[in-house]
Formats: sequence, structure tokens, C-alpha cells
Amino acid sequence: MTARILDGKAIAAGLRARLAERVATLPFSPGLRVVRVGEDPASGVYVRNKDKAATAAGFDSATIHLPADTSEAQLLATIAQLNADPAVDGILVQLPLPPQIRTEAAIAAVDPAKDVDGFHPLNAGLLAAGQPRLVPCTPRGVMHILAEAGVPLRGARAVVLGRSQIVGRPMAQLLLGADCTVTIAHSRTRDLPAECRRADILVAAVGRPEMVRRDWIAPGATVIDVGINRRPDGKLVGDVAYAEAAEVAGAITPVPGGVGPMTIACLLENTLDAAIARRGAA
Ligand SMILES: NC(=O)C1=CN([C@@H]2O[C@H](COP(=O)(O)OP(=O)(O)OC[C@H]3O[C@@H](n4cnc5c(N)ncnc54)[C@H](OP(=O)(O)O)[C@@H]3O)[C@@H](O)[C@H]2O)C=CC1
Ligand SMILES: Nc1nc(=O)c2c([nH]1)NC[C@@H]1CN(c3ccc(C(=O)N[C@@H](CCC(=O)O)C(=O)O)cc3)C=[N+]21
Repeated sequence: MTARILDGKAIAAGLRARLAERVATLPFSPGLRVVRVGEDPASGVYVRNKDKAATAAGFDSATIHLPADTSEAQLLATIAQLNADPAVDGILVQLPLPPQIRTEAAIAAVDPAKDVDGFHPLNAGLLAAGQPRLVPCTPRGVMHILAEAGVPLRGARAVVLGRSQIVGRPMAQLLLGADCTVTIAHSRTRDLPAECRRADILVAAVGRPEMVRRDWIAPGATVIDVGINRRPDGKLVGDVAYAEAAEVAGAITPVPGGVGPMTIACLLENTLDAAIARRGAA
């Protein structure tokens, strides 16, 4: 079998176009502010892509770039200003942060109504309680891909590889909310390949280049590769060994061009949602 390729880049372009149409009907431009601290090289690319996509879709987008030696208090003061600014609907604090700043403190400082990353404990808790409000962008993007691909979710066995706050956990919650039977696997899981082989839907979010091999995948399964890893030769690869996985899977997302572009499109979707919820416009 050769897997169907789930083209996240195309799905993201469609979503961005629909969002742009909605934004064009609003009497205001939804405001997005990305806060970047220091010079993490990977963040530079992501932040530029976010800014470009947001502006193209009619959002009022800007990046606030603080120096690498910014103190936690200084970052919290910047976040407080954005919380208080009525023109700002969405705030994203780019991760990772430099070591002198506690990530949890930065996340908790963002007004939950403007938390377009969905990382604030209130939003994470609401999702876990089955009352999702602002949902993390990457898992939201994965749900869009599954919907567009027509993958049946009710009663399906889903295995999520990874349990991070930003991908694995919220991913598992969304799949559970869609009536999947969900297993969360991680670095202490016994016999990872056997767990993965049970999956109708396998979501890999571990950050280990090409860890998921052909024999981890049930024939016909849907494989979603969240991983973005730069190999020593400079090539970008996922957490799944793509070529061999595509020989057994029913459908698979590529890297690049799979989940990554969806993350950015969903950031805009969350910003529009937050703007409408805050401002009461339709
Ligand atoms: N496409 C996109 O838009 C995005 C992509 N990413 C990518 O997704 C990947 C995961 O990111 P993130 O969730 O932030 O990563 P984290 O490092 O925060 O979490 C990784 C998770 O994978 C688990 N894990 C690590 N190694 C193994 C292993 N050998 N066997 C089993 N489980 C393992 C860890 O387990 P434990 O908890 O036990 O330590 C942890 O739960 C990365 O490649 C990242 O670049 C991230 C965000 C957005
Ligand atoms: N507060 C916060 N929120 C995030 O959502 C967040 C973050 N911090 N820190 C870093 C990770 C990673 N991330 C990606 C976004 C877009 C692509 C993306 O567009 N990828 C393209 C291109 C990749 C490339 O060419 O480099 C693709 O996969 O096709 C990837 C990864 C968001 N993250």
C-alpha cells in the first residue's frame, strides 16, 4: 500500500483564506502580538512566518523582540502592558525562553482571554474538563487535518506519542473529546512499538528524528507526524521514518508541509476567536 499524503500546507492555505474572508467583514483588525526573547535561531523563522501569515490575512500583527538578558520581571511587565491594551486580542510568548525566565510564570501572566497559544492553566484545565476555550494551535491543526481527510474518529484507537503541555496532552484531550479511545505513550512506556501498532490514528510528537519505523504502524493507519527535527546534514525530518512508513500507512502527513503550517493557521484562528469573544463582534 502507498499512503495518501495529507497536505497540511494546502489545508492551511484554505483555512487562512477562510479566516481572511471573515476578518475582512469585521469593523476592526484582530490584534496579535508575538513576544520573542533572545535569539533562539529556530524561533526566528517561526516568528517571521507567523507575522507574514497574520498580516496577509488582515490581522494587525507585530513582534516584540526583547534582548536575551531580559529579566523575568521585565517580560512580565511587557505581558501586563499587552494584557491592558484593548487593541490586542492575542498574545503569544515564543518558547523556549532564556534560562533566567520561568516558562510557567510567563505563561500564567498572559490574560487567559488573550492566550492564543492555549497554554495558560485555565485554558488547559477547561480543555481537560471537556469545555475547551482557547486550544493549543498544533493539536487544533491536527484535528483540522483529520477532519479534512475524512478520518473516522468515533471509537477509533488513537495513540499519542508524547505528553508535553504544548502538543501531546492537549492532543490527547481533543481526540478524547472526539470519542477516540486514547492511549498516551511517553519515554517510560513499555514496548512503544506494540502500543503504536494498535493505533488507527498515530500522532507522533516526541522530537526524536525518524523514531517511528515501518513495523510500528498498523497497515492502513493514519499517521500524523508533528515532529520537526533538523538532521546534522541540515535536512528537516519528522519523528516518523517517512518513506518506509508511507508504505504501510493509509494516510500520512509529510515534514515539512504537514502539521507545521497548520500550527500557524490555527494561531490566526485562535486570534480571531479571541477577538470575537472579547469584543462581542460576530
Ligand atoms: N509542527 C509543529 O507545529 C510543532 C512541532 N513541534 C515538534 O514536535 C516535537 C515534540 O515537541 P514537544 O511536545 O514540544 O516536545 P517535548 O520535548 O516537550 O516532549 C516530548 C515528549 O516525547 C516523549 N519522548 C521523548 N523521547 C522519547 C522516547 N525515546 N520514547 C518515547 N517518548 C519519548 C517525552 O516523554 P517524557 O514526558 O516521558 O519525557 C515527552 O512527553 C518536536 O520535534 C518539536 O519540534 C512542536 C511544536 C509545534
Ligand atoms: N509559544 C509558542 N507557540 C508555538 O506554537 C511554538 C513555540 N512557542 N515555539 C516553537 C514551536 C514550533 N512551532 C512551529 C510553527 C510553525 C512551523 C512551520 O511552519 N513549519 C513548516 C516549515 C518548517 C521550516 O521550513 O523550518 C513546515 O513544517 O512545513 C513549525 C513549528 C511553533 N511553536
